Amino acid sequence: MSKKSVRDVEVAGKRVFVRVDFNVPVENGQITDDTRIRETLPTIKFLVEKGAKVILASHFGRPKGQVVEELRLTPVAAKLAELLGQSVIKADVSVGEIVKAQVDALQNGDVLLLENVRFNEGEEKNDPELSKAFAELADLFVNDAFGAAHRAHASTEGIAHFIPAVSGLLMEKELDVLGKALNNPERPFTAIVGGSKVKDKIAVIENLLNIADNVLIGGGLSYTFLKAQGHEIGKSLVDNEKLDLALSFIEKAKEKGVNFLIPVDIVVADKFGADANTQIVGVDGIPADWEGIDIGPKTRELYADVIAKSKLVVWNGPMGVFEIEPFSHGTRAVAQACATTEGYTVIGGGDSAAATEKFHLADQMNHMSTGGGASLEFMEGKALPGVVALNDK
Ligand SMILES: Nc1ncnc2c1ncn2[C@@H]1O[C@H](COP(=O)(O)OP(=O)(O)O)[C@@H](O)[C@H]1O
Ligand SMILES: O=C(OP(=O)(O)O)[C@H](O)COP(=O)(O)O
Repeated sequence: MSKKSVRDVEVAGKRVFVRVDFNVPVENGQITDDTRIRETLPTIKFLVEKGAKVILASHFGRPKGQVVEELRLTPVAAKLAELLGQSVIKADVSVGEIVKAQVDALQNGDVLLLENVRFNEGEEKNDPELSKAFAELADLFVNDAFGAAHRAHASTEGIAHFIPAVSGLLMEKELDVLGKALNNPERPFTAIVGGSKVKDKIAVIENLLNIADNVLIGGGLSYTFLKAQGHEIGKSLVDNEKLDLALSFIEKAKEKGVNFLIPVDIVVADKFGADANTQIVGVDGIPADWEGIDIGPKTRELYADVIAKSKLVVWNGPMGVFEIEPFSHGTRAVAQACATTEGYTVIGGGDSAAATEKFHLADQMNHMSTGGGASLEFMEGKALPGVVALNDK
């Protein structure tokens, strides 16, 4: 059922509690990627222009209910003010009398950023008392934190039980794009799954077999499939508990007529580092004490060809250890193929997005999702609690 959005409600003069995902990467106090902040600007500007009193709330890192000085949102407030082109009032806490007074002082169009909501013990416990305290600050709840929509926390889910609750424009865009991609996909639809989180990704592959025409496997996931087929994989990453499941996916793909591709050649290394010795081998040639670290040139070509012919491509997880240059060619080839295909491309997952940025190809993709875990859970077909709690249209 579709959810009400911020466009469907009256916001002028209202106090609006907007949950955003400002969980951005920071090194030495500097924000190294401000994508998640930039992506919320349409919602914030929409509310400012309509004359709402905007109260922003976000988590930042995992402080586990304690105040952690390095996890204050102060650098985020400065970055937001710069990107928004207007001043942002920064609160030192996220609930209580001081915040109430700050909210009472807001004029229409003002923006207040609350402190990290995870400094409160009740946030991750979805404590109704905390949800109520957040709700008392506002007349309306807007959830724009797609990246945290898979979390049922006080500021993402609990608050929606106390005041009217609608989606923000980023949330709406993410759900629309991912929903269209998965519910009524343009065909051929190619799903590319790589990375190292074998357990997490296996569940996604199962759902993809029901909807995709081509499933391309790469990265650390590949070796569980190769081993399941009886190949020697040396010291490569593997999940020995998922071998039977992996084999059943290959069978299921055959039954369903899904073109399920596993690497046909591999870059192997004798150790994990830029100074490793490497070789390109076939799937039966992995030496016992070497590990698979990237897809090989034949696989790159094969995958690029499938991507070029696709109408829709959803990519989650790098093809190899792209952070180390000699092992980045597979991921680069897939990113390049996604950048040049005429099909619609959706990139989900922090590392695939980071790789795409690194290769300066991000602006050639159709949709870079702001959610890693959230987009995966969505692709698995799971309901996202932060969305379920919003008011239906
Ligand atoms: N063959 C491999 N062996 C070990 N690690 C790999 C391999 N291929 C890719 N990786 C690693 O997987 C990580 C990304 O995995 P993951 O978190 O599952 O992806 P994402 O964040 O895109 O969902 C990267 O750090 C990459 O170096
Ligand atoms: O960065 C996030 O996760 P992601 O890297 O899976 O997208 C989200 O902000 C959620 O954070 P959490 O996994 O600490 O709940």
